[in-house]
Amino acid sequence: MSDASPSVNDAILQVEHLSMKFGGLVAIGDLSFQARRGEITALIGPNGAGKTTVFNCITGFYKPSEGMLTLNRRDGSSYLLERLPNHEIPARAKVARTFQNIRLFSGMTLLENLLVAQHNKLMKASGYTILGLFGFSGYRTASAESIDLARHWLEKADLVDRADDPAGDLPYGAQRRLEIARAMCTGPELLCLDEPAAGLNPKESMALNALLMDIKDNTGTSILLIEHDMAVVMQISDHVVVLEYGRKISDGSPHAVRTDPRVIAAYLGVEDEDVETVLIEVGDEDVIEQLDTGPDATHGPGSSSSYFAGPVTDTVGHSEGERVTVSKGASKAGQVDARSGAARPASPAEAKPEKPSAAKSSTAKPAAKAPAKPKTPGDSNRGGGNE
Ligand SMILES: Nc1ncnc2c1ncn2[C@@H]1O[C@H](COP(=O)(O)OP(=O)(O)OP(=O)(O)O)[C@@H](O)[C@H]1O
Repeated sequence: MSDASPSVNDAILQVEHLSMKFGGLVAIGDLSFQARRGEITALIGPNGAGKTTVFNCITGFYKPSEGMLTLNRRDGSSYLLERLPNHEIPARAKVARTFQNIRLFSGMTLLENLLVAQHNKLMKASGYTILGLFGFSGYRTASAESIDLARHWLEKADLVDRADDPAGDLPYGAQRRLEIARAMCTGPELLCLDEPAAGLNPKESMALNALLMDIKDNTGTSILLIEHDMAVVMQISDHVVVLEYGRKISDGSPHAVRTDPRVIAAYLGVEDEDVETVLIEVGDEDVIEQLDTGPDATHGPGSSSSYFAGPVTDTVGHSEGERVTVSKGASKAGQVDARSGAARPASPAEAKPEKPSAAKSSTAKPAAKAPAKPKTPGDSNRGGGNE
């Protein structure tokens, strides 16, 4: 893994100046980042930061208000995802995704779920005719290959013993792995996983990590991951991009991001002026060292820094008297109007409408601007959420 900026050829996905507006609400504002080929890139940030919206733009559920999303395939072809019809994104650009809420065919067996995922390939082999289903040798070959591929991914996901059980009978963690296996049956070059570890116990999280590392090491499929479970993010990611209020606030290696005061402030949900106090409470040596030495310039935000309250600047350091300060330029929620004393939202994310409670996991995840809790982003933090 290298911290150097990837060249265009290294990037399987280039997100350039992406903006997504819902009426007056700017869910994503001028976001740029790259996901490198063959790596696991994590997209993290507090609730409402815009992570799922980025996924929805990449996978065609939303058409971006502005920006370019370029998918560079291994064969040298490139696709502008924002211009492709939805159904062509998996078929031509080879992008697959999973959702925050499990979307298996719960009444179908595990094997059937994986065969359904290969429906397009099978229909093509049939020549799209009923006669083709019975007559074409090509169909029989494709059918046998589909079963082999399904079996392969059931083994990889450690689910082959339950191949004939209904998917709905599986434990939660196994259903998550089955979803990933199903996505892999489509032969993706980019696999987008929306909170795959949400609601998993530690043993299930370890099995998930093993599956994702296996995919990374042995298939050449690149992974883009939204995850609130920092144990998963820190263990398996090569590269982490942090969003807050739809803007990139940090971008770099897991270690660089974990010790970035802007990220800590965003996750702790504190105002800039309170960061010093909370970091001292945290007592994390890495963080304190980072504050002592100043930020790593190679990991600062790019041109996509927060704009809601001005640019986030690299002004973390000691002032006279050994006070540790963080720039007041950082984007923060709930700023108080000095004149009226009334709280006002600092960003559109604060206007996030309530989402259906059924879509929320029962496990807590870091709420943007929640009361300060002394935890670094490197600590495990259970996810759940919406889509
Ligand atoms: N279809 C929509 N219509 C209106 N607003 C939306 C829509 N989709 C997302 N938003 C808003 O965009 C912002 C970003 O939401 P998004 O779900 O992308 O955040 P997130 O980082 O994925 O959050 P979480 O971690 O809670 O899943 C929120 O304010 C959300 O309410």
